[in-house]
Amino acid sequence: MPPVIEISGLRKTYRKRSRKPHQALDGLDLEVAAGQVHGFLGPNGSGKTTTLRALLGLISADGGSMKIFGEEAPARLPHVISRVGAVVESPQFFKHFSGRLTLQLLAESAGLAKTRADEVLEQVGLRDQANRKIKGYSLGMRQRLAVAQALLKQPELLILDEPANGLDPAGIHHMRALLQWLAHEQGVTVVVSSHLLSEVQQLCDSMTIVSNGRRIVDGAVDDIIAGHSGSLLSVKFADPAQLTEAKDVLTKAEEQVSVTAEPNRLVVTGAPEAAWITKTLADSGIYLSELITETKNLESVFLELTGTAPQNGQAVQVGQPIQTATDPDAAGIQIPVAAPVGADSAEGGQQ
Ligand SMILES: Nc1ncnc2c1ncn2[C@@H]1O[C@H](COP(=O)(O)OP(=O)(O)OP(=O)(O)O)[C@@H](O)[C@H]1O
Repeated sequence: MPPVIEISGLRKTYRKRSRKPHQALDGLDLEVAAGQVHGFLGPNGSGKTTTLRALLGLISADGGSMKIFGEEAPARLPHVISRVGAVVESPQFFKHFSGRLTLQLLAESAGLAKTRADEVLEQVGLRDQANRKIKGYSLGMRQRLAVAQALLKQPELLILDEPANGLDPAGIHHMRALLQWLAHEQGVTVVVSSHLLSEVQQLCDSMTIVSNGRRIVDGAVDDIIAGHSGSLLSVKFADPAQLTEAKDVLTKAEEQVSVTAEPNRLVVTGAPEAAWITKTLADSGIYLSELITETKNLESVFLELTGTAPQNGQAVQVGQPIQTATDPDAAGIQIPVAAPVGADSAEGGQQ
């Protein structure tokens, strides 16, 4: 089955008379397969909303190609838009109408049965608030109403920009269950952009991570995390004075290995295996006191891949140019691993 969304080489530069042109998308690629929840992740200002707006014909792109259900966008959008539900920009509702009346009017204007309004209100958990005026809705309730609006026409593709925005923990749980049910039981393809990495890890089947208007990585969530795990080893010594010598030994022994010295440990990436470290150091008469493989979560993988982990205590600034691990221009540049990692003694801890 062809991908539901295919974006290739998308470019967009915002131009304003008073300001320098700003390149928001720099050849971005995105592919989303049918029937799954796909996460669209990236740091602030990395181009997620711009991509979704361009895909939906809300802004024009400068270059690249986009397809939805195999149809060129934006040229063929009128032929497929009835199959797409989206919440990309905060929808404006008439505040003096109730949620139910709003959805009933929208259903009617789209030629749908009025009863659809109650079905979607139930689905997003707003049944008991349906008769309240929208001006009394909280941010999370408005977010649910927006999703309800997107669900009215039973879309085959649902695109949501930050769906968890404003939701309380129960609301996030509810939204996750709803989106997974739509994808896995109803065959709807769901695309969500989000900053909540733990949420994406729980919610999504696959994801695309973007940075500076370009795709950095895509694939199944589990594969991406697994593909970037396991090679990070924390090495400690009874005498911290040995750190410098041990770092030298490891760096010289194997070109691929990257070693970062922290005050009380070495962080090693790219080692062939944990036992290699033990042996290499022992061969030089250095004995370690602790060797731990640290598994990464999505947050640490994200920070590493997008280069947005704070380094030396300094926050990376929004829009600051970074060179990513997969940047072809960044050959030889190691992204320092300063990401929070969940320590886990997968290799057995002390050796
Ligand atoms: N209308 C606009 N005019 C000028 N620049 C814009 C406009 N909209 C977005 N940008 C810029 O384009 C870049 C990408 O913005 P975009 O909103 O697509 O990022 P994002 O990944 O959705 O960010 P966030 O996660 O913060 O919502 C940012 O640098 C932003 O400042």
